[in-house]
Amino acid sequence: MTTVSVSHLTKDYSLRSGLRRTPLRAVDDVSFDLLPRRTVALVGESGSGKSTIAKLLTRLEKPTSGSVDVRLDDGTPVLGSVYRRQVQMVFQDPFASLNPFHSVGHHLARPLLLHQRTRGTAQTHARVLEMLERVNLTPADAVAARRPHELSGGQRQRVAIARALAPGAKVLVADEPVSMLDVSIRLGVLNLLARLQREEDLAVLYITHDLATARHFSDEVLVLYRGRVVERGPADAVILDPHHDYTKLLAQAAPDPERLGKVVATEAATDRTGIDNRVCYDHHLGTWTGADHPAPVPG
Ligand SMILES: Nc1ncnc2c1ncn2[C@@H]1O[C@H](COP(=O)(O)OP(=O)(O)OP(=O)(O)O)[C@@H](O)[C@H]1O
Repeated sequence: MTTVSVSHLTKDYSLRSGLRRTPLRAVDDVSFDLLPRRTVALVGESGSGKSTIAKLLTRLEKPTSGSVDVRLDDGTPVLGSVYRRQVQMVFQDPFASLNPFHSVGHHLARPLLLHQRTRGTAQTHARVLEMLERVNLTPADAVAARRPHELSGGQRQRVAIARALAPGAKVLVADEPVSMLDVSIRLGVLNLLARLQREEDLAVLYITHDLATARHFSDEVLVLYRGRVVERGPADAVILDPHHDYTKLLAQAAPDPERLGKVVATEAATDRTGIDNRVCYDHHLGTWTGADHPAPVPG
């Protein structure tokens, strides 16, 4: 299993205005740990530094100071290509993150081959179908042949999740993974992430504006304000009994957490049966496919 220690992470950018350059501290002395099967939620308003932390974790950016230390159970540091394989990101925009010219199958086969998870066409194709079934995109062979624009937003995000897992991810950085999806399908995608987390022992960083889902899908919440963590603790404590004025403001602006909590709990209970809680009728495939829309009400 894999653990991440983020220690005193700081990132400065330099903003150009005319001939002058103004320094901007986007992330300021942030520390936290990500553990297998645990989720840390990073909440904060736009510009508070959430995505910069995601980029630092996935090595898309280098820190100005501080460190991101990833290790296996026995203390071996995770470096180089193993780091790139194990630390994966799910992006906010499922429309922009998939290449419209390539099939769904290609999107999944590429990381499998690149990270040498499979060998040869037959084994790769079989694994692609298996990955699609795991994210409830069935019939998998028909989905694999499609291009991203032939899928709904929720289905595309499922492909993006499967693609992140394909190389053998152990740490998932989910940057607003459902904020661009229709409200009615968000819980299905979050429940899918929660199930995959249990099955794969994933450590998850869940970046969101949404306090209700942060509460129900995470163990610890970090509240970020202008790059600094201003409040942190167990999810229930931070969101139901906030101490910092900024967290209180965020909580006041959020929809009623008790009401949303009940909705989430119902969805999660259904998910525990092992059958995904949502299905939809796919007119292209001519069949019911998983977990994007509310199940039809009988009668
Ligand atoms: N490459 C960059 N160059 C300069 N400034 C940047 C760069 N990336 C981010 N910033 C600045 O750093 C600050 C933090 O941005 P960041 O994208 O991390 O915030 P965020 O909390 O993720 O916001 P959002 O929720 O809108 O995505 C912002 O002021 C942003 O303008």
